[in-house]
Amino acid sequence: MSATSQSLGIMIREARTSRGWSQQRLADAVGTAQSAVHRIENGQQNLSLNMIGRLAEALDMPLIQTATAGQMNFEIQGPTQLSGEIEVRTSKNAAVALLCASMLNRGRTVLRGIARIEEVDRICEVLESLGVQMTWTGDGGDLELVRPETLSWETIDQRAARRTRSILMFLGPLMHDYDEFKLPYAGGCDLGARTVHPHMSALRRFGLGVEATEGHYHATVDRDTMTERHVTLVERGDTVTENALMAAARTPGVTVLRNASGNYMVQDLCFFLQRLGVRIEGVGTTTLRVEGVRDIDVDVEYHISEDPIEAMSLLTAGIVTNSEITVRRCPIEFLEVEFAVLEEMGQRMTLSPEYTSRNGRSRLVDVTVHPSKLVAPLDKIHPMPFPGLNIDNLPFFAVICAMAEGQSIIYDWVYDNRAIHLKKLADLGANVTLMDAHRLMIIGPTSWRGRDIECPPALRPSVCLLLAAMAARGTTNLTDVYVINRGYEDLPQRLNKLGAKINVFWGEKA
Ligand SMILES: CC(=O)N[C@H]1[C@@H](OP(=O)(O)OP(=O)(O)OC[C@H]2O[C@@H](n3ccc(=O)[nH]c3=O)[C@H](O)[C@@H]2O)O[C@H](CO)[C@@H](O)[C@@H]1O
Ligand SMILES: C=C(OP(=O)(O)O)C(=O)O
Repeated sequence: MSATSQSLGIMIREARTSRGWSQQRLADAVGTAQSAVHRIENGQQNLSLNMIGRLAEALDMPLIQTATAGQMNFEIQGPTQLSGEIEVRTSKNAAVALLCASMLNRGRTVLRGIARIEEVDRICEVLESLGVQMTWTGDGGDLELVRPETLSWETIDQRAARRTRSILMFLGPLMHDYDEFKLPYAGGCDLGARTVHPHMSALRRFGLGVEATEGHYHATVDRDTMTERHVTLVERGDTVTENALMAAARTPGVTVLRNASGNYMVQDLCFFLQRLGVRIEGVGTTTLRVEGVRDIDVDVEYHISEDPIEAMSLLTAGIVTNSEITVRRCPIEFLEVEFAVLEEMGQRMTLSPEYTSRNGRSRLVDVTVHPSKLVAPLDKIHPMPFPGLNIDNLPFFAVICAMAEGQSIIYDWVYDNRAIHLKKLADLGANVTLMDAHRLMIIGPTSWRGRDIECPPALRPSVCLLLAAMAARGTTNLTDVYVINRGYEDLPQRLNKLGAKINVFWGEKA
């Protein structure tokens, strides 16, 4: 128990009791469990920065509010050598899909182990604005959701909705309740134009028409009574597959989805829907056969699976700092191509025997990376839909290639703007050339050096900068890290436990 958490605990207890609040009331206000508040007040709980901010706001504690005002930034001292073990947490992308899917269920949904990240907070704000009741339990890691009889889309939290692309996944669930509704345009990372057309094209087959005007999607539903429908997705996208699954889940009859994504978040959604009584065949493949049911009213608990993208990020932390670390609970099915490429580059890794995730389905391993002498891969590295190298893991290969002897080519055919953001690795000393909007040439090895950088408006490239900064000589101030907190929970604190030196500070936007 540290002196800081003890003093903070005392301040929080005093602020709470002076307001005449019970521990439960404070827990409800900040989205955690009463037992967690009890431990916080006794200095027995490590507090995330996000939680400190929420406590300060709920209790109106000006000193702490001032200290945590403005944008969050990281000061990173390097170079660091890491050691020890770290666990992979559950994924952002499955969390947002399952939060949306909870609207399909009239019973009580409990999502276990849900990541406490900004993106989850935004979707929760939107759900709450529609009238969904939410209770955090299990020390704040489990979320119970109960939807109202009628979801009130008219009162939607516009600001929260516009900060995430996942708002698109409200279309599939809401179409079962309304013949007409409106949603704000989707937001998210700036990775270039991200089309919504595949969503519209798929949902049209369920009778949903969407017109995009004045910053909103106007949706109208014209249900049919077909007993079987075949839907071929025009793109093998993750969220479009999820939207079509949520449309099919409560459309009576059989839907056959072709060109579906078999990616990790889609699999998690399928497992969840199966627990709700929806029969789905072909999970993990490109053809899904769904038997929809008109109403779902089931009390269900589901444990979200581990995030393969966080696993790759943590492994990259070990590789870029030339350290030996063990990353526990890596979902191996979604990392196999990544590991094959790493092996070809000379990365030494040890894998434990497989064990099963808490969702009872995904296969996990513990992976130890050992300091290695890397060489550039012979061919370009490019992503592919599952079971290829994951597009969200591609940016980490830019950092890894910068550690390797020779010339590597990273080919991001998927996003128009993500490779451009990785050019910022040059600020930290990497020899990176943007050949065109989709291709990067990297010549290594790199002698990283610290520098002040503002996060680009893209999650994975920003995390790449953080990881490279840990290997860099000197100090890096990485500013405006909201984009990192969108997808990672307490990353500085967790990396510091391995020996990193990352200090969090707040400041005004420039
Ligand atoms: C909340 C969530 O789950 N987000 C993930 C999801 O976003 P999401 O499913 O929203 O991804 P998009 O639909 O934006 O697709 C990403 C890009 O890939 C292109 N594309 C996709 C499939 C295809 O067959 N052909 C094609 O060209 C799209 O046009 C787009 O430019 O999938 C992306 C791609 O795995 C991931 O980066 C995101 O982290
Ligand atoms: C691009 C990503 O997410 P989103 O679809 O939420 O923008 C990501 O997770 O890297």
